[in-house]
Amino acid sequence: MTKAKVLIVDDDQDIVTMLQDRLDAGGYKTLTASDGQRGLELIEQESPNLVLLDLYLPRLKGMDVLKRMAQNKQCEDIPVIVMTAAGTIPDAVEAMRHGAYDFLTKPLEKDHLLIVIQKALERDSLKRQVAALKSDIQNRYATIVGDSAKIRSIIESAQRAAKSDASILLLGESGTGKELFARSIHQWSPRQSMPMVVINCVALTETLLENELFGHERGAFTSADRLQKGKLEMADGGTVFLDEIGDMPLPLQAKLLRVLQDKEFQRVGGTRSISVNIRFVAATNKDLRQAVKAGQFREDLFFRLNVVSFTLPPLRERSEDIVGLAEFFLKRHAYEAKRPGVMLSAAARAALTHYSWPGNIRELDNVLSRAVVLSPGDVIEPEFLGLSSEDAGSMRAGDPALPYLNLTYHESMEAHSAYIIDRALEKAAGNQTKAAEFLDLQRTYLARLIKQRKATPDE
Ligand SMILES: Nc1ncnc2c1ncn2[C@@H]1O[C@H](COP(=O)(O)OP(=O)(O)OP(=O)(O)O)[C@@H](O)[C@H]1O
Repeated sequence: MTKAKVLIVDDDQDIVTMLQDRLDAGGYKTLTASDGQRGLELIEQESPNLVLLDLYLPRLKGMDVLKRMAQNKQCEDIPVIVMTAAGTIPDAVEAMRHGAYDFLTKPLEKDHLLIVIQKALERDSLKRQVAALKSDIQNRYATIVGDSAKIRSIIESAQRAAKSDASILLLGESGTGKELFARSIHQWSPRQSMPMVVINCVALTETLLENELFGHERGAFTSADRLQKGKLEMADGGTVFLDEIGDMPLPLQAKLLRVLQDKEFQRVGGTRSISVNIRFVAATNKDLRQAVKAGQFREDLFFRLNVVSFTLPPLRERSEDIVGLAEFFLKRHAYEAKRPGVMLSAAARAALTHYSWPGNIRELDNVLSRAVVLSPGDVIEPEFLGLSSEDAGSMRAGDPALPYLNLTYHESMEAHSAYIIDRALEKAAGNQTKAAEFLDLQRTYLARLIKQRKATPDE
């Protein structure tokens, strides 16, 4: 590992020598400056990992060095530890107001010095990691591929709506990009630096969902041996995304309504009201108006959630976007599979464009993911897309027409399971309940399988 570079800025040569000795012995590389002006020059030229800064310096005072650093993007994040005599602690506190990370009082105590430096560097490294992860997530969700007039106009309106705190309801078939839009709305909103919390309303039992939303107090039930905060509390200041809201049980709908109306709730087993500042985005592939009529969804909650709503079109209604999306997924999967040269043949593009995509963009993503794994050559031909319904007849284990023999057991099982689910969804015109019936599965189990497939390429 490269040594961290520490700049010592002090006009007292004895202190500089003592610090240099200690830091060299502690495994650091040192640079030194004996006045503020020179210190600032070295900060700008050498970008040290950390600065030890005396406050009383000739040419430019320590406090001014800090102020100048704060104005320079290149060095505003470099951690600075100021050194001061015991009698001048108010100055050190003032320095921390101007961005110093910590202060040390002279005479410097060796172990303390090294610990403070180590902690400052650790914090700096964590800050960088968080920033890198954040930009990774932002990039992943910043890309909404699509040039069709339909999707462009939804993006524009959603960007406008994102600026307000209005609740947003996202409608559309499964796999049309509702979650992607929910994440983008959070990113476009003034809340983007706060958390976005996702709650899947279908995957859990009513009790577990209640617990997940509201948390519980210690002793709320037998196994509740400590207080646990719920996701609404964790999202305070940010956005809550309620996925599959149409599947939320009625009693919980009433409790959620209260949060939307009063911005407060109680933890399970609690009596104290907890206030939260949350923006809600909800999504469903159900017809909520129909669910209201059928008494399965509260009308008052529907109105609260439906302040602004967007219906994401099925992929078959925006076929001009198919090739662009396919290229986008191909690039991602080719990179992950370390097959950078893979491309689609003209016939494969045509097959993709003519297919009806009952599983929408998620299905397209899965088709490309599978094709990258299965295609023996760099040019993907239509047979590796597994799209036509004739193929369904030949999908028998051991059939030599199937290219599974190149795969491991788990890859084959996954590819086959994805194939079966896609075919069932196709037969059921995208309706998960019907598809589950065809497959003789519980609908919630099928939903989980679909979610798992959705999660895999992202991990
Ligand atoms: N316009 C788009 N550009 C790029 N990727 C997209 C786009 N729309 C959707 N995707 C990707 O397709 C997959 C499915 O999208 P998403 O999970 O947002 O759909 P959904 O409507 O929430 O599905 P479900 O109702 O089943 O939860 C995700 O991997 C998502 O990133």
